[in-house]
Amino acid sequence: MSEDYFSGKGKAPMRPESDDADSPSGSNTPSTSAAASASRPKYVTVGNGTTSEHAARLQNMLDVDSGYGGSIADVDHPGMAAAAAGHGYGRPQSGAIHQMWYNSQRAALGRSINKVLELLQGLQGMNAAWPAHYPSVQRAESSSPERPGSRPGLQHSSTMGNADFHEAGHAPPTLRRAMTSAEGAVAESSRAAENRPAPEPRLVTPQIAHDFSVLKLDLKLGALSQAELVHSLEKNSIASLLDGKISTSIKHLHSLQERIADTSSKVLITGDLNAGKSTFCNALLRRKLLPEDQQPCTAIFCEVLDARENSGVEEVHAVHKDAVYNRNDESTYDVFSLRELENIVVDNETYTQCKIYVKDSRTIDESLLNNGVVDIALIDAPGLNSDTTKTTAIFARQEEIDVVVFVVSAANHFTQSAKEFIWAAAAEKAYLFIVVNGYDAIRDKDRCKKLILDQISGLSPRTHKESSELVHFVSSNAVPVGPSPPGGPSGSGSSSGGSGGDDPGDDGDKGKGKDVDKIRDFQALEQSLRRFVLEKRARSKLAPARTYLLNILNDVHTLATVNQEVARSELERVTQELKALEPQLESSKRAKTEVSDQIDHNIEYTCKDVYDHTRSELTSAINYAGSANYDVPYPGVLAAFQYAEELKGAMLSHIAESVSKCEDFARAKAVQGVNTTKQLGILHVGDEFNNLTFRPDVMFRRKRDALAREVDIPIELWDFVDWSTLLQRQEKYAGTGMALTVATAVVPRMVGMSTWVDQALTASRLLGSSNNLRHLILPGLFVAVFAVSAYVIQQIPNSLPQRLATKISTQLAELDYVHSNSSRIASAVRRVLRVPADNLRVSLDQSVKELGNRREETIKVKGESERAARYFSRLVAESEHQRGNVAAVDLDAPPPGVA
Ligand SMILES: Nc1nc2c(ncn2[C@@H]2O[C@H](COP(=O)(O)OP(=O)(O)OP(=O)(O)O)[C@@H](O)[C@H]2O)c(=O)[nH]1
Repeated sequence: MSEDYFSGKGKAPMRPESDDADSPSGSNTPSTSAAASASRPKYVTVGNGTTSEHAARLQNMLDVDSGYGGSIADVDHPGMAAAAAGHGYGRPQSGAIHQMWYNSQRAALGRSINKVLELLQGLQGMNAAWPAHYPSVQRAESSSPERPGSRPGLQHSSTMGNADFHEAGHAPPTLRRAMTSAEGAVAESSRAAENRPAPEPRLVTPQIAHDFSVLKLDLKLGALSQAELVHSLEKNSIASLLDGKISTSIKHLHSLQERIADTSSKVLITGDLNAGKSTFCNALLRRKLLPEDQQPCTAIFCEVLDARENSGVEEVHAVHKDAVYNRNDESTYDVFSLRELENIVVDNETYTQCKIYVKDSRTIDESLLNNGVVDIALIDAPGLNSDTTKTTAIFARQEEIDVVVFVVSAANHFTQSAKEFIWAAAAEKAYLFIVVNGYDAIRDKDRCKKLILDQISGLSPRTHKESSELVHFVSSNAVPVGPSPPGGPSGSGSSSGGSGGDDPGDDGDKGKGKDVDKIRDFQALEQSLRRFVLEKRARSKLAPARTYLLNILNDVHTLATVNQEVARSELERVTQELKALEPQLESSKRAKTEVSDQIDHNIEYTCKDVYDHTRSELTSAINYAGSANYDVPYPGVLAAFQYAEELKGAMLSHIAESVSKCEDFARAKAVQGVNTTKQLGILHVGDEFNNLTFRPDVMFRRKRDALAREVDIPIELWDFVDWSTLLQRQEKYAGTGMALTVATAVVPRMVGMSTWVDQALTASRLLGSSNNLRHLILPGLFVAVFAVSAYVIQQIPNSLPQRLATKISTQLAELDYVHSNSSRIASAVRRVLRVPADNLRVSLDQSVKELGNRREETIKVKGESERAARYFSRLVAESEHQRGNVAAVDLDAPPPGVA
């Protein structure tokens, strides 16, 4: 490497502080010494296309600074400021200042990432316990009509300047949480149900939908709009969608963490076939490392790294196809020496990429790889053709590629492949660094420059805007390079092209002068590239993290603000609900006891009434069965049995009729009792008791009832004899001369048949008093029996009803007819009354239970709402604070003390 070529570079002598102070910052014209001005090009800031304060600063740095080599340890801002001010540290090197500035910004963002991770993890936990409300508002038109009992509208206020919930000229919409309240089959009176706020359609305002960037729910189902979908989703679905979004965000923050922690920067050098990419790379390294050839030769991606990253050993690691390179895992690559590089790079199908570790002989001031600030890797890509364009474009899109350097041949301009690549890359990288190589071979340089710049303006307008910094017309082969590795690509040891190839008019001293120009142009390119890589590294590495943090914090803040309000409003609502619920529960419990007592009393009273009534009715019916007139004609002694049967039938029917009447009475009582219970039900439980239907006509219709009513008592011969009357009469005349009585009385009196006993006694007295008549005893007795029989038969119509009534009464008493029917009828009434009573009791019980559950649930919701309100108000404050911290990381601002 010839010193001549670098006479204007290298470490600048330390200059007194006053030099710096004299430099007007903010001026469009860099303050430089005349010599420096002569040897260096004017720089403009990449970003606005005009010379600016920043450009002046850069120019100043280049003038007073030796480059990027820094030995100052990483310190915080105050130290940096002190260093910059020269207090005790001497004049700081701007590269080091940039590095310190970068590190402090990186540390600030790193802290914010950690904090945001914490916030998101907390939010995820809270979202699981208290499904977060996804910001939504009621439709303006549906929130305007006042509804008594409806929840008051919430004012959404954003301290972050988000006018999310305020639309000019509109009242703030009412916010409601999606289905957070405990709803469901709660027992509540119809009035309570009326008081419940009816669900209203709600919308995510376009403003909120727009403001949400990271946590925006990606809902694309059918024809429903995002807002409609959010409202159609159940709260837990929204919560789980949100949970998924938070998880994705956490993952992304981890990758950002890794990215900002990565101190390496990768520069991808790509371009058309044979554009001179390898030559350009070698020129940057000042070493003939990569094979250069007239014909396309680079077939794989060659990443050139500082040998320090490989324990200072220079070698090539050819990475196996489909393997993920790991320097510590030799199974992922094959090791070659540098001189074998050409074999690997040219026409190789075994590998797709290789890592080339080289010692950079240049000083840290000059070297791109070993710049003392950041580990830069150069990647020489295969030339673009229809096969490789896509692969290289994908490669260029990778996050780790910080800078894309596009090498275009000055002679060939942009080919179709080149255009396609630039279009694809432009979508990812706003700026491209364009090297127009082989400029020495162009005769009409101005025309070439114009044509190429015109093409760039169409391909990458932003690059064109910054063309003085980003587009360089150079001749890479004019840069003297060091010797190639032994056995490696041929190199002159001084220059790959030496005099710049076939530059027309290149001869003698004139030619040397032109070479110097070419080298100077290349050095200008190098400086721009260093700036682009090193200074813009903050942007390329930190800007995505900063932007993402701002976005996620914005989302979290919006989410927290909305949920804080929802939680507060819910807390207020459940507190009110609880206030109303407590007395409701108490009265429900009271009502349950009172109603239960009342229905018990009703049942007992009604049943007793029915029993007593039945008992008295049946007793009297049975007792008076014998004395009633049944209109049964006595057909004579010959049909006495038939008469008895009819009479008995009439008596039993009369009794059965009484039973039926008692059943009717019981029916009426049952209806009355059921109605009483129904009224109580309607009063205490609700409309469901209106539907209670009771069919009294179905009562006592069972066969059992019929059997209980009917009894059959057989008629016997003795039923015709009234023994009691007979015996009374017999006793009355005992001890009298029977035979005589019989004798005197038999014939004459027998006809009259006054009383058969009289006659018989008269006959017996006669027999007894006269021996003569003693032989008449037997006929007398016969007569007496006959007389008795005649008497009995004569008395049938008179005595039979009584006899039968007595018999029936006795038999029914034996059957316990009165009691069994009374208790049967009363039991039937009890059964009937129990049905609605039990229903009512169950309903009241259920009502108490449900009110109790609702109270429990409300207490739970209250606790959750309290926690949520506390949590979200903390989150509002923390997200705002963090957002302030991130916003304060100004990646565009110059380091303190440099401006
Ligand atoms: N005149 C002139 N020739 C150059 C310049 N740069 C490179 N070349 C020549 O162009 C040819 C191709 O150069 P390489 O560096 O191999 O090109 P490449 O783009 O790496 O080729 P592939 O990677 O194979 O596509 C070589 O013969 C170089 O000597 C230059 O600036 N001027």
